[in-house]
Amino acid sequence: MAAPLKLSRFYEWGRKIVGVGRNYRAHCAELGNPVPKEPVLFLKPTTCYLPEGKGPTRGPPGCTELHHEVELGVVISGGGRNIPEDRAMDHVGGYVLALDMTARDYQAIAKEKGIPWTWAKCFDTACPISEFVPKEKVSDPQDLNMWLKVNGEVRQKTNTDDMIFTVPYIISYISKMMTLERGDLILTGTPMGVSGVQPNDELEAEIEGVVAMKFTVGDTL
Ligand SMILES: CC(=O)CC(=O)C(=O)O
Ligand SMILES: [Mg+2]
Repeated sequence: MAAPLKLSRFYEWGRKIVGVGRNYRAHCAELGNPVPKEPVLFLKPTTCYLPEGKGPTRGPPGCTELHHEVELGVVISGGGRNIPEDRAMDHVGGYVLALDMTARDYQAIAKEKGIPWTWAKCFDTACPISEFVPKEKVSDPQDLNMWLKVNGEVRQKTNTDDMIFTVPYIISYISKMMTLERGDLILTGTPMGVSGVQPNDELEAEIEGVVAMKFTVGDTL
């Protein structure tokens, strides 16, 4: 009989990655975007996954502006549709520290043309992730200190209390239109400080007291 699928290896299951954009007040301010009234959602394919230790993150062909976006990732343990906000945390199995790597040059073109962000967000290696953190190790996902350094210099630093939409609100909101499944990952948005990286840069990130990870940047795909 096949071994049961371990939630800690959710990234091998082929479930979806749902990204939330513009979910930090300070990040909206830095990009000059209005604070959204509802979560801004997009999808990344699971071919984006890059577990720590499996090589460098790389931009899509021709990318000249690859940006880091450090984010709290929420791993779904129990699926559902129309999940009420006050039951949403029952559907969380754990967390990862994640990077929503973004080709900002391609995103700017997509925004200008009014077309989807696919080329900007969905390239192979666009979702580096840390080891899985079981839910019990995080007492409050809205009170985590999180940072990212590039070559030792702090670029992003926040507390997750700056999120506009909380983890339970996001789960409930997504599940109104899309069935959430065990093994799905939700990227909850990036704080202020996104910036460009170059081949051979070293990225280091941490949720203080919870989990840390390191990646390097490679050449474009
Ligand atoms: C503008 C973006 O790339 C939105 C996004 O992913 C975010 O985290 O904010
Ligand atoms: Mg993002």
